[in-house]
Amino acid sequence: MRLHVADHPLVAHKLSVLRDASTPSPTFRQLVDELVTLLAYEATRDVRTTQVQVTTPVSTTTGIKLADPNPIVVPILRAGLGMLDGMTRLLPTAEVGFLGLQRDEETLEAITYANRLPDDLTGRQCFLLDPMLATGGTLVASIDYLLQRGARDVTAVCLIAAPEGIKVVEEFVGDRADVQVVVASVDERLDEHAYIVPGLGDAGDRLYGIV
Ligand SMILES: O=P(O)(O)OC[C@H]1O[C@H](OP(=O)(O)OP(=O)(O)O)[C@H](O)[C@@H]1O
Ligand SMILES: O=c1cc[nH]c(=O)[nH]1
Ligand SMILES: [Mg+2]
Repeated sequence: MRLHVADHPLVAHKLSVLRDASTPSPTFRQLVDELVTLLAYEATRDVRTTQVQVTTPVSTTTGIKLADPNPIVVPILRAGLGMLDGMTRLLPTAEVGFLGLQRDEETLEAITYANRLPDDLTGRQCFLLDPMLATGGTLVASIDYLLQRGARDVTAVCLIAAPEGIKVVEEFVGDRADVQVVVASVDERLDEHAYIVPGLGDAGDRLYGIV
């Protein structure tokens, strides 16, 4: 598994405002949208392309376009939904699948309540979206759904990750697939309730306000 931490002052600035407990939901949504666009730039560095001939007003030249089949973007509901528009703004021709998982706050097990993915993901580049990688249970389950359908090229775009969760994902992936995790920050640790410290609290609640 490859880990890429986006090292950019604009990312760090926006993330600092996002972390602030006094940042209201509308600003929080806007910042998540802006951050994912910045992270998407890094996350799509290896997106597959093919050559095309382009006729400019002056001459012809060789350009590139996204290779077929186009990538699939999969937000992990709820909180990942806040990252979808920012991602598809950069990848407008991507297809979109959906996974709904909720972490049981007692057992910390990720429970799946929605799964709308193509049956066959062989050869597809897949982008998973979820702002928080805490224990790693949710991301492992989500990567597993993609691998079961034949995907071998998976990039997870997260805002904040805990070192504990990164290790869990790394151990799960091993050498079964090419998995990349792109994050804005790797924080210090998990607290006794498996919340990321310093983190930003519950991303879903801060985006949508419904507990
Ligand atoms: O790494 P983990 O320990 O599995 O935790 C991370 C998950 O927790 C949050 O979702 P949550 O379960 O709160 O659902 P929500 O998006 O509906 O709020 C977050 O968006 C991740 O999906
Ligand atoms: O810190 C955390 C951990 C899990 N889920 C969140 O939304 N935040
Ligand atoms: Mg939540």
